[in-house]
Amino acid sequence: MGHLTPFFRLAALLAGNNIKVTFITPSPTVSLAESQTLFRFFASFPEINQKQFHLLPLDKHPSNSEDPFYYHMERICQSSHLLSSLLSSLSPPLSALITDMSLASPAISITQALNLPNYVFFTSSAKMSTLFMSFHALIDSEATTDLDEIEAIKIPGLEAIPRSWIPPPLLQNTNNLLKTYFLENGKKMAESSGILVNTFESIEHEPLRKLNEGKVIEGLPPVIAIGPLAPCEFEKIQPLPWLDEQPAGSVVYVSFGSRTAMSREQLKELGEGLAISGHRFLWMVKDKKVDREDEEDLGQVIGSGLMEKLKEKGLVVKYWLNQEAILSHPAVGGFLSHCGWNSITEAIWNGVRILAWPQHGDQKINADIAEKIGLGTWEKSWGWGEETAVNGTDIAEKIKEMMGNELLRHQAMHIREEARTAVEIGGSSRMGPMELIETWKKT
Ligand SMILES: O=c1ccn([C@@H]2O[C@H](COP(=O)(O)OP(=O)(O)O[C@H]3O[C@H](CO)[C@@H](O)[C@H](O)[C@H]3O)[C@@H](O)[C@H]2O)c(=O)[nH]1
Repeated sequence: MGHLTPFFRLAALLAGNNIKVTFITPSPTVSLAESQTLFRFFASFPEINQKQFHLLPLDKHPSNSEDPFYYHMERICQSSHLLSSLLSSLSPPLSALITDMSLASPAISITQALNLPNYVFFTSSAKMSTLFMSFHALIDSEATTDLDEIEAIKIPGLEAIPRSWIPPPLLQNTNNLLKTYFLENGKKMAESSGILVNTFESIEHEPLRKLNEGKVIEGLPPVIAIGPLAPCEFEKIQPLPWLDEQPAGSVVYVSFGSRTAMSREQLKELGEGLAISGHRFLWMVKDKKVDREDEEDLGQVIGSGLMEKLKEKGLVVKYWLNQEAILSHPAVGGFLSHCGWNSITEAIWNGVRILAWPQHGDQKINADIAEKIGLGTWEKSWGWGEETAVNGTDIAEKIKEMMGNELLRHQAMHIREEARTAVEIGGSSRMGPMELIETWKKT
């Protein structure tokens, strides 16, 4: 969902500007959230053409990853040669393809053969994209023989990224799926026609500037800020009777995105923390990475005693809620978040302050941005999810600090205004997409 959501928002933006959009979705999907959201998306945008990309089966579990989302990514990459005939069969013929960054390498090779412009959409921060696009050079350099020795990664012109913020699989000396994809796709980005990023100038001025000055990697195509992409109307629909009864700004929303499941031990500590904090809260519990496998009820997952305690001040759910409907609700005053990039841009869009608790991947780099721009606080000693179990009392303390921090609340509202200005007519994130649209219309 972290990739699908920004893609359908971009598709909606293009369709709204009289571009004929075909949206290619891999079939089958991994999660129920994906298939249900796609259904609602196509129902809301009948003018957008849906094409299913039927994936080939994989004989056996071929990678060293147990993660169903990585397994799926592998299946998509191994089926990617079939994209060529799918793209050629579309009518009217395509003017351009926009590809997810995790498919940059195979997709760019295909579109080069078809002589078709290929733009890559990077769904995380511009800062993360600097690591993505320069990591292969670091690995190739003769100076880097042992990744255990790396203390920080220095990207030209930018502040160094400390070792502890780098996704741990990238620092393993042995190969793994994330590292292989990171290297292959990151390297291929330079051959794309342009790189679109769901960010905006006032929060990521420096990485955007360095990327476009050729300081990070020479010979990159234009890197175009297009965010924050506005949520679609169908995302705002969600009956929230409990939330409607809470005072303005009083509720802490707790969610770790669409693919992060915490250990049972950590879930219990988090529950205790919420209870001790004394604040109202809306907690979206995830017990399994993939929602289809999330079968046990809340009593089994966090215990009926704790559930009873939590009912006093909060609402705990274990099903998909439209995050946009929650973050835009006046009762929500803070967000305990894993810092998936969409969660950050959605918090910005709605002016909601953040308590950052990065779990994996790009999330520490994103948490740093949230902290630096004054949107949130980040307790770095909590480490990655699963690294150490953070205890409930500490969680409660940090929630109280965030909810009591008026400066953060004001800053979040200020960043919200900047974000909305960026995507208005004449705004810094409006010009790039409009120029592209004009180019495509001419061809
Ligand atoms: O109950 C839920 C949970 C999530 N969401 C939405 O799902 C998306 C989740 O995206 P994100 O916040 O970015 O988190 P992940 O699902 O974890 O996203 C993956 O993709 C992101 C973009 O590349 C990365 O930044 C993350 O680290 C990676 O885990 C957002 O649009 C949320 O609004 C809901 O609507 N309801």
